[in-house]
Amino acid sequence: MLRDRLREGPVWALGTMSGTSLDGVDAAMVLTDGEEVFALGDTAYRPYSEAERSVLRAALGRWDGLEDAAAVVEGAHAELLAGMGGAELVGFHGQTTAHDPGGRGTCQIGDGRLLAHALDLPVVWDFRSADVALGGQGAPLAPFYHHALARRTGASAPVAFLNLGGVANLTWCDPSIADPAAPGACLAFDTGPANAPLDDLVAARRGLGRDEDGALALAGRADAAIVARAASHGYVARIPPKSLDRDDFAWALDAVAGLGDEDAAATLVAICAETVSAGLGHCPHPPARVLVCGGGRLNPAMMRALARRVPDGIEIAPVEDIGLDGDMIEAQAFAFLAVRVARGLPSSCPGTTGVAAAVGGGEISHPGDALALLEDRQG
Ligand SMILES: Nc1ncnc2c1ncn2[C@@H]1O[C@H](COP(=O)(O)OP(=O)(O)OP(=O)(O)O)[C@@H](O)[C@H]1O
Ligand SMILES: CC(=O)N[C@H]1[C@@H]2OC[C@@H](O2)[C@@H](O)[C@@H]1O[C@H](C)C(=O)O
Repeated sequence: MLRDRLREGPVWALGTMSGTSLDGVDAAMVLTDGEEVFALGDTAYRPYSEAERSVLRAALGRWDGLEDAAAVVEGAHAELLAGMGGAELVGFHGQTTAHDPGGRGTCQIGDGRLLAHALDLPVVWDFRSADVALGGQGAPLAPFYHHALARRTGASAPVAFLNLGGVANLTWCDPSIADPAAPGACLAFDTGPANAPLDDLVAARRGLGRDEDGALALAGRADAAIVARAASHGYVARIPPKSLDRDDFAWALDAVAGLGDEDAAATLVAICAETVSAGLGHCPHPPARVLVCGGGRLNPAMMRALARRVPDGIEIAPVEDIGLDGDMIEAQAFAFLAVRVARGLPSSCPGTTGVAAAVGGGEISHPGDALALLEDRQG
């Protein structure tokens, strides 16, 4: 029984993330008891094919009629995870198609019951709904894992983690407080856009998936008036907790429509850096160092813009500087959170999502649970 195994000590959990960039599925193994990270294990990645990506792209912003997109997500995860042995539990984030915590809720597609059946393992999924139902933002959820990583490195002073995915999210955490859900241990929120508008710009203008190594942005000059407009957007000044949907800053794309490709890219990069810098102002104390994960850390234009725009005395460094794999932090986070949920520990708290009290979100499905669903689907 999983419950008995979890009582005995740490287990190997397999976490997955299919992020807002729609590039593919990340998977990573973590040996953990949901409180401490004992070891980091194998990782794997499966890109979505062009055809799959266009199905997922069409699903963005939608709350229903998502069967085809869900099948793409379920199929890609089953294929990737089937090749990874040794896990006792899976944390399955799924793919966010729409996020409106103050309104319609939050929507992640991919059915964990089917994955439990395909892998013959218990699967924790639907991590965000319970938090939203209790008045939280449902995001970001990686902060408790960031806190565990900060403790693992032996840090005693506050540490900041910045994820530059489609959207940017910042975690400030105090590793001297053992319980991540305790008051003062974690403050986290989405700062603004990261790669999503830039990816959309180069897709529309150049037919490319991304601004490889920031080549376009490095050749351009940011439009100061547009950057200032983004920095004065109501979201940026709003006191956290707060979270964004992938396309909440899509208006920035319209704002750069009159600029050449290079200047438009440089402007979108500067908007990311400026809104992160403003976000740092919401932290209880300025951190000495911001550890960056997510694909944006591989874009030198973004890293330089950040280094230039954050307040003096704050160093910007990739998480590789402390021996971590910046592509896998989110997948590892959902392995860690799966164990927390299975142990009945919270996965979010007022400081991370604004939920009224610490809550453990997530449904646990076991291999047999899919039988009724499969019979239903077969008609
Ligand atoms: N070499 C590179 N040069 C420029 N940009 C890059 C490079 N490598 C990755 N990226 C950017 O990183 C993005 C992918 O980042 P990541 O996988 O962290 O996002 P995600 O997990 O899908 O998003 P989120 O964290 O918002 O859910 C790509 O879409 C691209 O914009
Ligand atoms: C609703 C949703 O899926 N949000 C994502 C998205 O991508 C980055 C940022 O916005 C963050 O809030 C979150 O993902 C990470 C994994 C999180 O929950 O920590």
